[in-house]
Amino acid sequence: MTPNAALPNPPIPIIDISAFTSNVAQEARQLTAQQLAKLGAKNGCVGISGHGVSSALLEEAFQVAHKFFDLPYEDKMKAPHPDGPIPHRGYSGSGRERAANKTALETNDDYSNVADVKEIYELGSDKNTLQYNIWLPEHVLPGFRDFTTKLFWELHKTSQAILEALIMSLDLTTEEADSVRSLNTGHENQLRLLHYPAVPNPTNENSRLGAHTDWSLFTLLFQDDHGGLEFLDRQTNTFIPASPKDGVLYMNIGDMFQRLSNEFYASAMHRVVTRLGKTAPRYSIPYFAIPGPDDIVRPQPSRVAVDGKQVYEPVTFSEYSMKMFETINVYDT
Ligand SMILES: O=C(O)CCC(=O)C(=O)O
Ligand SMILES: [Fe+2]
Repeated sequence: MTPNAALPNPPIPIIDISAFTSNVAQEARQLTAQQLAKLGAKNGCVGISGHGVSSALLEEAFQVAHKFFDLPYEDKMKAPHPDGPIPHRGYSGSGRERAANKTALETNDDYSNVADVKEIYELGSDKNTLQYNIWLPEHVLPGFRDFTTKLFWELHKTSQAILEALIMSLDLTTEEADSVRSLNTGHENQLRLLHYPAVPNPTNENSRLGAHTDWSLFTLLFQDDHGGLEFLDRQTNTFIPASPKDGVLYMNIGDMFQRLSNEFYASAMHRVVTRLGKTAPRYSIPYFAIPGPDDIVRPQPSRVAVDGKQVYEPVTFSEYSMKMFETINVYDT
């Protein structure tokens, strides 16, 4: 893509959402929600502090991810991601996904055709029978299932707080707010452990994960301190780094929330790169808030009234994802 060099690159804004993770007066929440709309809508991404996920839990999460990916390949393959798109659970090795195939249809990003070099373990709610979990036998990594399940439900709480802030920022009616809330039951959500192996000889910029948008309502992203995650600034048409910062998670809007907000929030284009000289492995932990397969995601009427036009037709998450599988032949949120 052609960068617009005349415009300066603003850093990714950081918003303290403690008003939504603690009991405070409504006015404090309103201020936070207004900030979120003002700073987060255009690019669909913000850093979030005051999110309430303890540093001890996150430290343990990264330790557990290291332990999992350090297992011999044959052990990891005791919980293999199946070949098809459903269930989107279990372990996949490097080069299996090409997130940027999707982007290739939307932009001419340089990384469009690069296979992603990463390994992934994905899990969700044990109550989800369609997207059922694929666990390792307990003796292979004792405690893994219990810990990741606990982490999954902790992050659901965080996603509920963030969704409240998003709902308030859109100024929805009570009925609309309830319908949007009902899209985040937690049982459809997905937790990913991601490991990007060291790159032996990075030449200049190497892709670790091609530019893409997520299909989710929104995504929470925790990362170690190696960096490389970047979001597209739509005004300057350049990618800006989402630098690791203590106590900060990055939240990006996904395609589903872009649709229901009638494009008030943009689905954030993002990628992971490695820079010259940075060869270290990288670990990250995304958590995707996802509607149920038959939930109808529609632009909220009060937004449509403000905008004077409805940008999208209603769609179910399964219709949307099936269309994506057919066009781009990848399975990714
Ligand atoms: O690893 C990261 O920082 C980003 C991961 C991501 O964008 C994804 O899994 O969709
Ligand atoms: Fe993503």
